[in-house]
Amino acid sequence: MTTTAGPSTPVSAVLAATGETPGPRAVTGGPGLPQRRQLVTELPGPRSRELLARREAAVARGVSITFPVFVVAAGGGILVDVDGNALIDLGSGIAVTTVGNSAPAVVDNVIRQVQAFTHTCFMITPYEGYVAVCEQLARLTPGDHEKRSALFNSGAEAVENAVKIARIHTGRQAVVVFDHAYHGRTNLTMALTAKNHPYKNGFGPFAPEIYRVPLSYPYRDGLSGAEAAARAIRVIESQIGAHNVAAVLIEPIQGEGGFVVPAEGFLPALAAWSKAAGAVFVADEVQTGFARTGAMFGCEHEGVVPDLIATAKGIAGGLPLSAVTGRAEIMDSAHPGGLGGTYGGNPLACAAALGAIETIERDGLVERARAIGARVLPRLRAVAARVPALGDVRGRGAMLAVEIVDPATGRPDGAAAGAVARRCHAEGVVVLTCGTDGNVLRLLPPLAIGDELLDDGLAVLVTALESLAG
Ligand SMILES: Cc1ncc(COP(=O)(O)O)c(CNCCCC(=O)O)c1O
Repeated sequence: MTTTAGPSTPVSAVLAATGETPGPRAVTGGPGLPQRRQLVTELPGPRSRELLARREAAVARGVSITFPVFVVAAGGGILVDVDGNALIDLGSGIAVTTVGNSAPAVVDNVIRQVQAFTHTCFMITPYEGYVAVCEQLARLTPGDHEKRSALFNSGAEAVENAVKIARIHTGRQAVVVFDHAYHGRTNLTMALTAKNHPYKNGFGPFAPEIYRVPLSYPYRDGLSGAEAAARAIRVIESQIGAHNVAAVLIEPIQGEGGFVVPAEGFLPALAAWSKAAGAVFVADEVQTGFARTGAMFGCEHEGVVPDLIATAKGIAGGLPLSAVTGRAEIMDSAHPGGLGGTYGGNPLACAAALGAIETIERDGLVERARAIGARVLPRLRAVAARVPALGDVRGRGAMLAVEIVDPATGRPDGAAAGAVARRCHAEGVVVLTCGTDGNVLRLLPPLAIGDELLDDGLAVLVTALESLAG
């Protein structure tokens, strides 16, 4: 039976039609999935194309798609689509499934929790899982000071609340952010985010008292960390006034802005300046957190202890969870009832997070991220040595990037980066781009990926990069 789904089609008929449409039976995800890239149809295949047509008729076009295949199962480093294609995942759903899709400890915890209860709202009748996650965050985040956490749902929500807490703690309003920053898609986080299109264009007016200063971008500015920090601090002190700054908000490695690793010394200098100025130093570790960079948190690479840290993505193995964790005296500046939200720290997401944290530590995924970096970076640098369009290779751990430029001018070449990504997609390898100019290819493999599959995906990427050699 086939059903042309439409607005009036009952969900049961749609589900029945989907189940009966010829195609792979539902397969179980997780690490038991065969870890082998295998294409059995063109991409997208027939069932994905059917679903794309339904998407056109039901989903707002503002929600875009990067790789138009519909997934039915995932695990390790593999995504399986509705047509039976097995793809290599070098994106982890944008740095989320760090422990691997459907990681066993995550699945087991969520099954137990969902069978017990799905939601009570922690602000109404609390539950242990929320407290347990906050205890883990206190243990795992940088610094041995007394900490408190508050849990939310998305990275943007965590960043929004970090700003709220910094403002009420300091009694100040100004928030300092950086060139190329990305912090979310809500009104305040759009104001904090640098890139106009597609994130901000036409969605204003934006929240006030947000000030942008230059970032350390070694490939483009050639400055030392100290020089770049001095430049940023000059702008803060001359254009904002130190005494007006509530928070300095920065990603330890910029994510959507281009996987920019600041020059050594930049972050520590800004943290020291914030302390001296009485401003709250906020690390947005939504993309760098939870083992991604080869440390549990990105700040650790330079020994920076943030006053507040925003986390999300890798925290819960794919379930929506975010957090603000920080110095108790700062976090408790917010009055009772000042923080919260209906779903913040949902019990399923908390159960998932405890499973993800258990997996990270049990499986040594911090070391695995370092090993992935050590395996991939030399190969990317070797390609860059022979392909002039590869302007820069950078990253830490399993957060790696290649910046693509026009060899003749050195200018960012977003079109070339997009072409490389599409060549990888056509071969069944999920590779993402980023950067203010869209010219940065980024690698975010699940840390559960095996070396053989990683090497296969890397070989496809290298071939695509070499196509830029002309
Ligand atoms: C550092 C940093 N802070 C905050 C956020 C926002 O996290 P949310 O969970 O997407 O709200 C991100 C989310 N990055 C991926 C955005 C994808 C997209 O929307 O196109 C981030 O990387």
